[in-house]
Amino acid sequence: MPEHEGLLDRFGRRATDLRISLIDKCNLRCTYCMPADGLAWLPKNRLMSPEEIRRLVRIGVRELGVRELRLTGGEPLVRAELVEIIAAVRSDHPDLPISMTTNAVGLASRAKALAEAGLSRINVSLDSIHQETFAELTRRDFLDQVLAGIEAAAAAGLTPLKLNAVLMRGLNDHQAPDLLHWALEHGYELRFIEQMPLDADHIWRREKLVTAAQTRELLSEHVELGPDPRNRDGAPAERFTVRSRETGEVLGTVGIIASVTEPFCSDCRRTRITAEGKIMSCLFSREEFDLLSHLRAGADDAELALRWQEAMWVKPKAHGMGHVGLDAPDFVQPDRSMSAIGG
Ligand SMILES: Nc1nc2c(ncn2[C@@H]2O[C@H](COP(=O)(O)OP(=O)(O)OP(=O)(O)O)[C@@H](O)[C@H]2O)c(=O)[nH]1
Ligand SMILES: C[S@@+](CC[C@H](N)C(=O)[O-])C[C@H]1O[C@@H](n2cnc3c(N)ncnc32)[C@H](O)[C@@H]1O
Ligand code: SF4
Ligand code: SF4
Repeated sequence: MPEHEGLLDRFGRRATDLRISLIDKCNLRCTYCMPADGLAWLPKNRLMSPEEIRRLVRIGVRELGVRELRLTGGEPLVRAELVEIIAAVRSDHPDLPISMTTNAVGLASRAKALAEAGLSRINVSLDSIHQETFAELTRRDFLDQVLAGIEAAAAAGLTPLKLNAVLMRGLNDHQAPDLLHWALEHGYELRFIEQMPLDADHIWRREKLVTAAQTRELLSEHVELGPDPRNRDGAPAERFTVRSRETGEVLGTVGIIASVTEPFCSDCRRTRITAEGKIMSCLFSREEFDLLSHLRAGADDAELALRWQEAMWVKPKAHGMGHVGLDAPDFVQPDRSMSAIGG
């Protein structure tokens, strides 16, 4: 039995932020994540059931110091029992922040039910508000549905509502100021994300990356970015205050998630469970610990907690290795795409 409490690792980091993938399937095919065709889905009997998810969250919160839950995927809205899962977790943990990261396809008709079941807030992936660019990046023509979903989520109180945009050179990078103005006008918190090597096609190239520094430059041609006074507190996004260049008026904030060029691994507080119940201590871990098979074999809560602790103890220092560097010669891209890990 590890002698420490909670989900501690060898480098002194403690994971308190649990990210659970509800399903590996998705109804979009973003170029930086999934292939155009193919990618076999997990059969239903290999997905964690609502009761299994509920039990693991209970162990995380009650035994291991988990303080926040994020539901992700694949696309969590594709999981038929989504409302049931949220309601079950909420009934066990009335005060737990439960958020969801989603592409918002089909959200318009479900936002209210999700909020009523106990979801606290959502983050929506939105790379462009231009129909053609959106369709090119996601390989699906669903922009209208996504915008309707965002509006419904805000109306249902799933706030603060954050937007995630991955910038791709020559595709949507020139639209970054446009997207920012749109987000500010609507009161959403936009974050620009550096693309990581997690795409199924393995086409990521460091030279093509739109870096955080380049994003700041792009935005600074239109607005003034200043430091945000709030404590970052381990969050991946560095926040900036956005002011009008003409009047100096504060328009809102923008975040930049610089996973490649300004990594935040030394302050990482994440523990992940994939849709088929494997613990991934790091997004880029090559070792996966199969918690679900122990659960299905009859392990009790204490044993499952111990396995989880063991998996987290050996969490790599950064980027799945002993050092940071998604462009380092010894970095090995995981076999799984972001959709199959649970982003
Ligand atoms: N390096 C790294 N990047 C991550 C990790 N998890 C998510 N990301 C990136 O951060 C982006 C935003 O993730 P979200 O799921 O919206 O969550 P978040 O920004 O951590 O959470 P909040 O700000 O609390 O809402 C994702 O699109 C990924 O590109 C991680 O564990 N490591
Ligand atoms: C894998 S998705 C899962 C949830 C949902 N389908 C969505 O898109 O929000 C979670 C997040 O990962 C991000 N993502 C996917 N592939 C990425 C990559 N190669 N680099 C950086 N972020 C990536 C997406 O932009 C999204 O914000
Ligand atoms: S980023 Fe999200 S929406 Fe896009 S393909 Fe991956 S899982 Fe689907
Ligand atoms: S790459 Fe790994 S260690 Fe770094 S922030 Fe992401 S999950 Fe944490």
